[in-house]
Amino acid sequence: MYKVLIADPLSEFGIQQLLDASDVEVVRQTNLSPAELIDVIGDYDALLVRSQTQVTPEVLAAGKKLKAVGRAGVGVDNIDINAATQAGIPVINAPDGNTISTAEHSFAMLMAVARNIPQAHKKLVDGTWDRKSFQGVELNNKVLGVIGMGRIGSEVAKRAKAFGMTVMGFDPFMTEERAQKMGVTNATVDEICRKADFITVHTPLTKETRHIISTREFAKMKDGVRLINCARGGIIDEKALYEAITTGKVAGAALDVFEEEPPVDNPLVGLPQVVTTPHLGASTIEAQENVAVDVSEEILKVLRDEPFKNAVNLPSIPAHVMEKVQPYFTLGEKLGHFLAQVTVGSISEISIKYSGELTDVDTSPLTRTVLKGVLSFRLGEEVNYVNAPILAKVRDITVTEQKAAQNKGFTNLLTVSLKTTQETRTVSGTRLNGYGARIVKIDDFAIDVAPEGYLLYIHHNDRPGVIGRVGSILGENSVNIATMQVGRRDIGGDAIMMLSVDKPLTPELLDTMGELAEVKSVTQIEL
Ligand SMILES: NC(=O)c1ccc[n+]([C@@H]2O[C@H](COP(=O)([O-])OP(=O)(O)OC[C@H]3O[C@@H](n4cnc5c(N)ncnc54)[C@H](O)[C@@H]3O)[C@@H](O)[C@H]2O)c1
Ligand SMILES: O=C(O)CC[C@@H](O)C(=O)O
Repeated sequence: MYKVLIADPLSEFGIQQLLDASDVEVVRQTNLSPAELIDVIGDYDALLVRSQTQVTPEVLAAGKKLKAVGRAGVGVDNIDINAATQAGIPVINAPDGNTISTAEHSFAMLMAVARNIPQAHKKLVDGTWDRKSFQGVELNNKVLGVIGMGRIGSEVAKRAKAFGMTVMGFDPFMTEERAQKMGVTNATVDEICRKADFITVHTPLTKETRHIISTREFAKMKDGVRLINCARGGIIDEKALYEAITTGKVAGAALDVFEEEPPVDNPLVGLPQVVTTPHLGASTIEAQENVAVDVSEEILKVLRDEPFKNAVNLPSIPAHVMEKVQPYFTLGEKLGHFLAQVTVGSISEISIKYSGELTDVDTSPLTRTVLKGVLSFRLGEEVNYVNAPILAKVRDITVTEQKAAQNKGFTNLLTVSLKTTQETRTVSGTRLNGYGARIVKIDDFAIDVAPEGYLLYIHHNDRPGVIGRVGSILGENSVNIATMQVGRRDIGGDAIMMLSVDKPLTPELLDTMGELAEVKSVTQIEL
């Protein structure tokens, strides 16, 4: 039974699949102090948060059983990603679920600052009918500069165009083709500063984006410009913004996010030209349901050891790549795990060769599965898709990938070799339509075995009677043989036997089998 701690309030509807899962116990404990969280986290397999709970290196270190941290939202600034990666804990976010809500909030803020809606509302509520102080500006024919043309920035741009605005966008990943398709001018921050009437930021907060709008940028802007930040506090330099507003350069700003949240003694809060909301971009029923559904679904996958896609500390896998490589995840991991069990000596190199239809896809996710398979044999549950490459690197294990069109008659073939201080062993596997994953070659021996359950790998001399003796000993010891495969190079030469059995053999029985005439070695493998 997996225990999941929900430490911030999440939508009940959104977490329903966790509540319904028969293998999951959900505990909701919100408003825990940092010390209380550290105290309880050791009992949990997964931690789910929104933006309030700080997931520090101390929390992660205390979470000895943690297999995942889930963030119901996009930004993961409240989670120490480095510490999570070092600990091999995937950090799962929900990048798509609140896009529309945040884009709509950004647009609502843009309109509010254009027409002074909150200020006018407040004055009327306070009893004054003031029609002079709140003259606004139209959006029609105005220029909007969007810095960060990702999910939210693009949605804001779309809405601005519907309002008759000209949109200039800056994003290091926006191609000219995409800009044209969206009807947006591809511009630099400098060009946006010089030409825009409104500027909205939609980047993450990084070293590069921190204070991307500061004194120098304000100086270049048109008089009367208005700024919107519904992304992260700190993208716009708050001190410089205050200065630019109070000197009259900037006509107004709309802020949903702040350098310190909640803002303490922040002079921007309360300035008559500034519209503020307390980080409400994603605060809609729909967004909260979406992000909780998305993150719950992914957390379940991590807990159940199924492939997952939204880990921020794993390279993201585009859907079209995922579709091609996902069917091979189990095969890759099993081939790695198989080799780790048959190989003697300490591993110095893991080589992976992709052939056939695997040559034309990004196979790096698959390489992670192979590494996980190899390393988990010795390192156990500490290894996962996130930390497998790091764990190989710190152990000075060289990992090489190769692609070869030649595929020995298989439509797809995955070949893994382990080089150790004592030997190099190789196994190849494929996925056969209708039969799933198969091991088709071990070293030089052609074979056909499903990589699952308990397997006995016997290396022997090809002599009459060996197979019978092996079968008899297993029978006498009540070990049922499910399948048996034999491979050899030449008649009377070196041969292998691969048996799948219904239960594991005791060490004594393995020794007895190893002592049989013509048997060179017996290795028990569990896949
Ligand atoms: N206010 C809220 O409640 C709320 C809700 C959701 C998201 N957010 C925040 O909004 C921001 C955008 O979220 P998103 O889902 O659109 O993310 P996204 O990853 O889809 O888009 C971010 C874009 O910023 C671009 N970018 C990165 N560095 C840049 C730079 N130096 N200059 C220009 N562009 C740069 C990236 O290329 C990317 O396209 C994030 O900071 C996120 O945390 C806030
Ligand atoms: O949980 C929230 O409301 C914050 C959401 C937002 O900042 C995000 O990054 O997804």
